[in-house]
Amino acid sequence: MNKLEQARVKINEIDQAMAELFEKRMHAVEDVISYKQEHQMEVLDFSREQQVIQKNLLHIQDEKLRSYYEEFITDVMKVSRHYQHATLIEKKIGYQGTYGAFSYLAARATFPDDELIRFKSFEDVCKAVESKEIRYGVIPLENSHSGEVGEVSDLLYRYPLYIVDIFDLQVNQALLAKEDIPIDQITKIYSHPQAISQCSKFLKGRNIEIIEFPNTALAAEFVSKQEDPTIAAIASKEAAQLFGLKIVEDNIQTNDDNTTRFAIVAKEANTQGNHFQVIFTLANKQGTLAQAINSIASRGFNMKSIKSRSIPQNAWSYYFQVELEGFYEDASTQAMLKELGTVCRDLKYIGSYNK
Ligand SMILES: O=C(O)C(=O)C[C@]1(C(=O)O)C=C[C@@H](O)C=C1
Repeated sequence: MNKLEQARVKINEIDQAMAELFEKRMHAVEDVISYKQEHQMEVLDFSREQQVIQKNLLHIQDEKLRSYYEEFITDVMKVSRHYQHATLIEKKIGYQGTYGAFSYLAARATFPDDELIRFKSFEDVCKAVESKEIRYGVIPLENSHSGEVGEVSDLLYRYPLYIVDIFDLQVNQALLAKEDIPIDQITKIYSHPQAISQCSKFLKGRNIEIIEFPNTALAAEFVSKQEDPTIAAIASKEAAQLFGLKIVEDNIQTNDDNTTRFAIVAKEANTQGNHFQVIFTLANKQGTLAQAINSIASRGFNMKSIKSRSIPQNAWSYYFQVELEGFYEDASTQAMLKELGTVCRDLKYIGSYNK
């Protein structure tokens, strides 16, 4: 063995030992992450990093290596911070609205152990996913009664995000009050206008004052903070638990099939699942939509839905959002999309999921 080979054998041994130590160090860092998350502490702790550097420099005996060691241990902690940030993002899920509202319930049901972060608007949720501030966003796609959430479709058109799963939340309304009193003793009911209209049959003929509130969870929270036991809120029964209220009457909605479908959106595409969606735009010429639909139908794809909406900031132009039955990665799907692409002006894949 020449000198180079001998040195490399030594380096190999040291690297192996360092790899084992690196793994051990990162596993210790995992405990730091969960502690910091629990106590809402920042990842960067500058004074701790200074301590680590100074304390370990004392172990360096070769004077000329001190500055290199400082650089090395600084980098180790930088990697540790990257790992901490990435792990924290993994556990961050965004939703729009209020704690306890239906979006919150959908996010909690899909990610029972993760940190839920509230955003003011659907767009803020999408921005946070795009900038990797959070891992997933949970946003409503459509409701079985009131139809699509147009703003969310527009965001899927505009943002480079993908639907990676869907979740159907059954919207059940309950009458909640501080005490389990008979309904005829209730004097006022607070709730969102949509929830009130969903319970019109239950409310009909009752001599109760109805007061509109920005959303059902806020109404439940408001009732929980008042002294009056005769006031009630219409909200989910889960809100009763979250705000310490009693369920006076459950399932008071007129229709039992009121479901909101939520999309779980991510920055990385998921291509697995028996359904997928695309968005396309067409040249404003005779027959282009028929051609597009024909490229889908002639290849035997079942179109589950097609929605047309005007393109944001582009007057009198429209995009089409289509849900198709099939597997995105199948050769037959790729061939169909290739043909569709030749007919469309733009064609964008927006995700797959199982249904
Ligand atoms: O001790 C901490 O607080 C850590 O987060 C660990 C660690 C490290 O890897 O040593 C990483 C980031 C901090 O800035 C300080 C130190």
